[in-house]
Amino acid sequence: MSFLDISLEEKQKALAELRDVKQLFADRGWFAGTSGNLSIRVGDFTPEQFHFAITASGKDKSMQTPEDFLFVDQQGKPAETTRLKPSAETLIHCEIYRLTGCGAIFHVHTVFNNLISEYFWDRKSVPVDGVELIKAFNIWDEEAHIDIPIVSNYADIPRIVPEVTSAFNPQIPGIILRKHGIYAWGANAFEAKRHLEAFEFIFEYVYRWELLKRGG
Ligand SMILES: CSCCC(=O)C(=O)COP(=O)(O)O
Ligand SMILES: [Zn+2]
Repeated sequence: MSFLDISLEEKQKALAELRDVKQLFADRGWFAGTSGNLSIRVGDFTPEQFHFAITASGKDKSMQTPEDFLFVDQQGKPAETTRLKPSAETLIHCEIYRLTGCGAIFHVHTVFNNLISEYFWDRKSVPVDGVELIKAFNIWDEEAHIDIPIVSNYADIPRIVPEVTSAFNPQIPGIILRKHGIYAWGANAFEAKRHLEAFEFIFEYVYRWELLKRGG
């Protein structure tokens, strides 16, 4: 499906959803210093061809302007004529869509996701035991154990892509970049938001539990 075949209505719906999520996360302080990026996929999906709307690079994401988003293709190239630059991390979105066929991907930098990524860097994953919010990932086992993958944070984004490919676990809808932030995804914006919120809750819980175990 070419970008032109995707209805205007679907494109506008994606942009409206991105605007709402961006405002909500901004109000939570989740876009410190222009960090973070958000995307929603539109149109049909094959791993070889897809399109998505993504935040423009370097913007103050706590502000709403007419130039906050643009549409790109599966290679991260603008799908329309625009002077906007897609997020510097667009290739990570491309790879997550390619691997999952998901509908939305949200990336935020928080103090807890940064701290926890460094604390567990040696094991390349954050272990989580029996926290109720694991159910937000549709994992319903009692006292479930999960490992949330952590990958390197290279300055050269294309170098991160194969790490995402290797670390990807279809059961866990998120990947942490070391001392950088979390990428969470879902079938749609509602699910990606639920997953992101669950990850952030879990990171704070694990961080505080580690402190408590040390008598802190
Ligand atoms: C200022 S934070 C460094 C870049 C980053 O990690 C990020 O999430 C925002 O980059 P973008 O190009 O999407 O604005
Ligand atoms: Zn980032």
